[in-house]
Amino acid sequence: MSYQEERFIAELAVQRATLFTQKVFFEKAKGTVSKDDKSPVTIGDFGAQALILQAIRKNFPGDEIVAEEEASSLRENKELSAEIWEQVKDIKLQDVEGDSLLGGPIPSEQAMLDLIDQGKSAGGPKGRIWALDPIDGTKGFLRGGQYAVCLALIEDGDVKVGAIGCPNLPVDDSATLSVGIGAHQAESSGNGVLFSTVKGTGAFSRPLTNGSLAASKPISMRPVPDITHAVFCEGVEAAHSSQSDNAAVAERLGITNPSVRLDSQAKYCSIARGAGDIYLRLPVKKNYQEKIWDHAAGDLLVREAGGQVTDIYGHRLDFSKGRTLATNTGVVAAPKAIQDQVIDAVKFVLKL
Ligand SMILES: Nc1ncnc2c1ncn2[C@@H]1O[C@H](COP(=O)(O)OS(=O)(=O)O)[C@@H](OP(=O)(O)O)[C@H]1O
Ligand SMILES: [Mg+2]
Ligand SMILES: [Mg+2]
Ligand SMILES: [Mg+2]
Repeated sequence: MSYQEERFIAELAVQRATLFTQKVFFEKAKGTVSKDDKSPVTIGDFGAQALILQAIRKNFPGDEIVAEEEASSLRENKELSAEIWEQVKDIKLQDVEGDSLLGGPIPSEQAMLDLIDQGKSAGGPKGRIWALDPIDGTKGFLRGGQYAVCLALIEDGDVKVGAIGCPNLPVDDSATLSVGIGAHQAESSGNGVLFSTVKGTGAFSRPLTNGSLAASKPISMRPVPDITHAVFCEGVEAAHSSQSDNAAVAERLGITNPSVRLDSQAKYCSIARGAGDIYLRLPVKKNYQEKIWDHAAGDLLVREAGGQVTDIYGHRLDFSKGRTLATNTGVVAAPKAIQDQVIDAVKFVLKL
């Protein structure tokens, strides 16, 4: 199976959702509410989920969907629901054909809420399951840093297709290294990249547009002849990965370059395009289970760009265990040729 239709719909749906998240970013009120686990969710997350689930339901009605958000809190918070609808109802690609392929526009506020609730699949080892993170790095989104709209198709536990939209990443591959956090990012021109991949065909990027898809180009990880010159990417939030352990691993490898801190799967995208080499996500809490929507698309993108993605023990990420990576701890991604060396350093630092 070539998955070309799945890839095209995923790319187009992610591109349309980024039009929405960018619009919300420039609104003063982003409707931020705190979820049960105290993490934030915004108008941007809910609306992007509705738009993408509409596209999946229209094109692949028999598939299952595992998505991060759900609408129960919105059904009680009528004001927020109305605000989201106000922003969602006019979103369309400047390309009538593309937009109707995605099933747009969403017909009503009720239909929007029902779409948001279509992502409750338990996941698992069998069948076709889409994994959606409508905004990955919501905290980055709120502070004007990096965030990503991430969609992947998993079939029988194996990631087959990935599409990641990064509205605040520079189009220029080499410029990524200089992007940190900062509200100016979202406003600078020359930003907005759509990454995509199908298993066995390589990794690609193209500029995000507001209409049909731009031309794509292949991307790959850069060779690392001397590991001491490698650059590693890590998260911004100290609660999500252990920056002190990450630093100890870098030191063990003789790396002196400062880390590049980015929110979201923009980290996977950056190393896949050769702007950075190693992604370390060393656990802060032993019992935290990573969510499949936080990793599925990035895992395939990096592997198709010439990398390897494992947990801290060197085991491949297992997307067949349900909504979480229940059998994995942490993430280590690097070019294939140096992955073992990085894992050895991780095991040394974490005393595994
Ligand atoms: N304790 C803990 N450990 C690891 N990961 C956690 C934890 N808590 C939350 N999350 C998930 O982190 C997702 C954001 O990851 P990032 O890589 O953007 O984190 S960072 O802000 O850059 O540090 C974030 O995704 P979004 O909610 O989509 O933003 C969460 O799913
Ligand atoms: Mg979240
Ligand atoms: Mg996420
Ligand atoms: Mg999210």
